[in-house]
Amino acid sequence: MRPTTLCFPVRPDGKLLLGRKKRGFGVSKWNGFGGKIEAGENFLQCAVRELREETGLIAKEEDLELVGFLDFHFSASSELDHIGFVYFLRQWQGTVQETEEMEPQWFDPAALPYDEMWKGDRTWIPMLLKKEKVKGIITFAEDNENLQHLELYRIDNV
Ligand SMILES: Nc1ncnc2c1[nH]c(=O)n2[C@H]1C[C@H](O)[C@@H](COP(=O)(O)OP(=O)(O)OP(=O)(O)O)O1
Repeated sequence: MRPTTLCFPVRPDGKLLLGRKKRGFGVSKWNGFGGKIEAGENFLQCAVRELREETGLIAKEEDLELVGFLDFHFSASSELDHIGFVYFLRQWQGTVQETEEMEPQWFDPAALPYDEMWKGDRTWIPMLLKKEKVKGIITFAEDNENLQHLELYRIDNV
């Protein structure tokens, strides 16, 4: 699978924008915004494009803060394996819109809907919320849902 980006817009009051995925792999999970890199794109361009497609928000590349680098493995479906560059975004233009792909909603960081998110998220997102940067390998079990193994490190720079 191609590399991916995952972006979390953060409001001045600390609330995070998540989107409930409306179709495809991971449908109905709350997630950051992102997806697979397209031919000829770099990661920042991918993050800006995916955010626009999924929320209507317009970001500048220089406003994307790289906070994580994660290697996602699916033990029974290696075609789903991907690396993900994770960004926080604190400034943008435009207003949030529901799109074909995502139903967006702002969440208090202390009350993220982890039960309806990817299973690794409840471990690495709190690290980011503590202003830590994170690198790691997240391995999903054969059901592509539960965790088989989690290896996460705090790092100074991604
Ligand atoms: N938090 C988390 N943990 C593990 N895996 C993921 C996440 N968030 C994610 O988005 N993902 C996975 C789910 C998918 O395998 C990829 C993202 O790809 P996708 O959303 O399908 O990418 P698009 O390029 O938007 O694809 P189309 O839907 O347009 O085909 O990461």
